[in-house]
Amino acid sequence: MTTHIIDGKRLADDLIAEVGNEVRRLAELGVPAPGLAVVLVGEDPASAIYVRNKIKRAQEAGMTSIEKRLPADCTQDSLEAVVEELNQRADVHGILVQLPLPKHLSEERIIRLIAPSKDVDGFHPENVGLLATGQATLIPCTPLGCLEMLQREIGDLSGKHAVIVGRSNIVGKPMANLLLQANCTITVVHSRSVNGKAIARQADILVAAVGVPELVDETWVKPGAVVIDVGINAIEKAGKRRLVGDVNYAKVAPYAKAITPVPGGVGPMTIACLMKNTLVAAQHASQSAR
Ligand SMILES: Nc1nc2c(c(=O)[nH]1)N[C@@H](CN(C=O)c1ccc(C(=O)N[C@@H](CCC(=O)O)C(=O)O)cc1)CN2
Ligand SMILES: [Mg+2]
Repeated sequence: MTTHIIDGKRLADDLIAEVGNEVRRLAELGVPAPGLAVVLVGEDPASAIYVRNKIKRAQEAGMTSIEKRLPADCTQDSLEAVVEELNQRADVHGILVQLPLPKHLSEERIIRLIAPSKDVDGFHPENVGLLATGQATLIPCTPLGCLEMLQREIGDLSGKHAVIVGRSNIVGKPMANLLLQANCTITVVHSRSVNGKAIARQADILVAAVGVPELVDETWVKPGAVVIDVGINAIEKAGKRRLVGDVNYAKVAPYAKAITPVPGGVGPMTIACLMKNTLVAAQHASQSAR
């Protein structure tokens, strides 16, 4: 079987170019550039890289961007004040607070505070509810990127059995809702599932999002399945740091019809979908201002 390696980096570049074209078209009609605000608390090196990439990609798409940094020991009140200020700003259409936050801060309260119309991560309970009822506009970026890749790879997803390994609020749950809307049959496998591996082996589409390095090997995969690897895990092998997914790529790739690599798969699409959501939020704001 020849396996198609899904090139998330190239797809992300294409999507950002499409968003950029739309931003320019709107500018010609007098619509202000979409503005993205990214809030980073603390010094986590990985988070700092993701934030830098988000700002860079926003600029590439012709958007304006604001970065707000707070120290790791900031108070809940000071972080909430920053979000409240961004909620009020007319030039900010999208707000995201980079996760995870330091332990002493409540992610839940911060997410609830972001205006739902500016919640470009799609994490606010209002947006979660809209997604669950098929009315969403701002959809969590990682599952949205996965859906985009699956639709390009397979076309119509109707009737496919999708198994999602992992039930996080950021990926597993919204992924299940999105694929349900695409008319898939959904099974979510998690740490308490009985014989998750046998269930996964029935999947036409297998999405791995558990955060366990290389958990999924070839014994989890039906030959010919499309495998989407959401995991990004830093491990040490032979004294060297490297990134691996939740899928053992070398073992699974020979059996898959198509597979996303790590790095260069889902990650870049997450950031591209953030740009798409920021454009959507700005378009909505300009429509409601008319
Ligand atoms: N507020 C949010 N916080 C977090 C999210 C999110 O969507 N919103 N997701 C992750 C982190 N994340 C984006 O924020 C993210 C992670 C990784 C990548 C990525 O492109 N990774 C590269 C590899 C990068 C490397 O070399 O270290 C890849 O997969 O090719 C993009 C976005 C948690 N927090
Ligand atoms: Mg906390």
